[in-house]
Amino acid sequence: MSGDPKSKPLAKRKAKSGPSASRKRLKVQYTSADGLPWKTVNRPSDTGLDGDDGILELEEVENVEVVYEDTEGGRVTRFNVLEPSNKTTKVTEDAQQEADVPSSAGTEALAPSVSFASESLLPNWHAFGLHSHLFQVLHSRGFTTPTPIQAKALPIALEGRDVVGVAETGSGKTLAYGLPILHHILSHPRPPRTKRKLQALILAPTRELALQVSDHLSIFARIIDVNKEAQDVDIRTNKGKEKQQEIKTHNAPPLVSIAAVVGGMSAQKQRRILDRGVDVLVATPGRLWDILEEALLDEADRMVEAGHFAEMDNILRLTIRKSQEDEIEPETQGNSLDAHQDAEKSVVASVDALQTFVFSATLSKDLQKNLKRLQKSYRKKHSKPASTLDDLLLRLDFRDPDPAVIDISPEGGVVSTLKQSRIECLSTDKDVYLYYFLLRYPGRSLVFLSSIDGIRRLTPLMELLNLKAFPLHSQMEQRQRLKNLDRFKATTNAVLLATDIAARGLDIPAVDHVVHYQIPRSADVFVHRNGRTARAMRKGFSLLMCAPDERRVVRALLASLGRKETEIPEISVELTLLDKLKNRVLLARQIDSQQHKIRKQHHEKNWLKETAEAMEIELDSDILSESEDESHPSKQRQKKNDVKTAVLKNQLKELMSQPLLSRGVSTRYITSGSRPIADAIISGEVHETMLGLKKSEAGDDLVAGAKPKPASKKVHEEPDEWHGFDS
Ligand SMILES: Nc1ncnc2c1ncn2[C@@H]1O[C@H](COP(=O)(O)OP(=O)(O)OP(=O)(O)O)[C@@H](O)[C@H]1O
Repeated sequence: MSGDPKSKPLAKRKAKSGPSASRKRLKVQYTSADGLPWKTVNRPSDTGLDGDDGILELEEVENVEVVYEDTEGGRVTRFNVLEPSNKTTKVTEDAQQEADVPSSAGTEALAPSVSFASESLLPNWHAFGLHSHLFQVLHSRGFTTPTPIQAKALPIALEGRDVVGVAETGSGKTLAYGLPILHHILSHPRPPRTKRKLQALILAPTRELALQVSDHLSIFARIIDVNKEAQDVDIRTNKGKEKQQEIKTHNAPPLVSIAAVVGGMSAQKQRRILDRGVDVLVATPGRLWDILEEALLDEADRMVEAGHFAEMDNILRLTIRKSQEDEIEPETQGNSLDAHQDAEKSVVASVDALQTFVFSATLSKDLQKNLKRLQKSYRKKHSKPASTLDDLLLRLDFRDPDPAVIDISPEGGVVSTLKQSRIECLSTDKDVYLYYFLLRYPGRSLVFLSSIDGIRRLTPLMELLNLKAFPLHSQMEQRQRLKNLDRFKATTNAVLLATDIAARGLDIPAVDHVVHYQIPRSADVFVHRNGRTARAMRKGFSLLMCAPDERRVVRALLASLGRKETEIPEISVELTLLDKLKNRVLLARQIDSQQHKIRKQHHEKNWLKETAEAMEIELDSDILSESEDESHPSKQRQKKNDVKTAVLKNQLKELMSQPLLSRGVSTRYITSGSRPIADAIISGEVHETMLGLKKSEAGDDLVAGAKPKPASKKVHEEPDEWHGFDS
């Protein structure tokens, strides 16, 4: 049973039956090869089969006997799965990894047999009574103490109750719901030799977040190599991150199989993984829906046959959609239902019991107080799909008569380690202010724009100004999106120009600054955008750029968070330097529009040729010669353009090579008698680009804002005092 290599099969299958097969005991009989317990095999790199050369999976199956039976309807093929002769036969690691048929003891057989001394090694976690494997991973990652939301949510979730958790950005919400899910699965080993059944569905609003959650939980799903583990990892630093990656996971199959189903990646491959059986599925609603819909239409029989019906029913009930709900990517959505947008929601499901978790950094207080009552009145009144997290909560069918609501979010959504600031400027000056900010405060800056066009315009501009800028928006290919995110993570001094697809949940190590180049469209988005910095009690900074026509919206937005615009201090700007930067930006803009013109001309010419070819039309010789004849004016025009661009580029180069001197500093002053500045340069106290200015952090240059009113007595639980991880 092997595929024909010439036809580039999607999967190659190889049955290992052999002469001894018939001596073994019959276990199950299948009528179709598709139902067999196929196992994925690693493609050996030395054969050149490890690329995506048309073969997506290589699979094999063992202990199968193929028998042919003559029936009234003709000859039929049956596949007998036989009991292996030696029950202790070691199943290969890779085969087991994706295996539908596990070793006889199910999940538990693969778990570390030794119990973990959590009382002495993880005293702060011990009382939660998590599965020993989870303790082991927490220890190996250096997660010595649960975060406040974890400490509050875990005991309730582990009791089997539904939890709605609200806590600040970057405070470890993923594990607050992830650990109970993993604990549940690890503690309920599936019966021997059964396929993994979907036990939890986690919905995330964007592809990047779904992949991040799946990666994060996968670390906890794999056996770790205790001998190679790196101890006491400090997750607050990049160094710690590197160390984390050093922690070796064992090559053994995962104890819990976690798969991500997101748009922009091979749907076929994702479907196959699902068919093979996973324990936890992390999905964006759009792709999940596509797969479900297709499964329902095309493979209804198979889904029922495979025993998926109950899960399907559960999923469908959870992903109720009236019309086409695509993946929630803020800049592309219309008024369609976006109820999942704010939440990471996970569900541990069995046929009768369904546990629901909803976690977010933002959730309306009204709802938290009166969830059940509001749900009732909502059901009576509403029939239309709703569009916020609040609506999602109202529509969810919590099985728990009294879901626990834990709110330890800070007042007004402001994380205590976040310094906020604003700049008031004309829309047309935003580029210059942004450039100033990025030069003045080097670091990792995430710049949010509301429009894709804005990103397309700014990216080349930033590049011309020698800044490392990476775009991220929903009209980019998924591969490129992930690549740019990785590049941004890997570069200490870089800019990510993103739409709100990067606003929620992304856990990028050490983002120094968040810049709202265009104002967010809601208070929630403002809180989530800010939450990409100042995570886990690290320092962070955010800058809101506000044009005169945006002020009204900003005021309303802040008012809904119980804050005033004037409470957010302005950042001081060296105006002399700003002027100098203006010239650079103007030149860069001219170059860009020049290049744009050339690109447009090329594009038009190519389009004409290609269209003519496709339509088998002979182009007029005049038109053809226009593009090919050296002496023709259009060629000359192009040459002229090229020259103009080159001149402008030279001018910009020249301008950029001149030092940026702040007021009162002259070149002579630096090079000749100026002891203090020369000393300061050597000692690194002076800003390396903007001479005459002291090196400072953005948070040091704030002009005092109005004092906020003393916070009113909080209606929700006060957070425990938290000083970040490992403090
Ligand atoms: N108990 C812990 N000790 C140390 N680090 C932890 C702990 N729990 C989580 N972390 C780490 O903290 C970081 C932030 O966690 P996570 O992404 O879950 O935050 P979040 O609350 O979901 O944020 P957001 O609201 O932005 O989605 C992650 O890098 C995670 O690995």
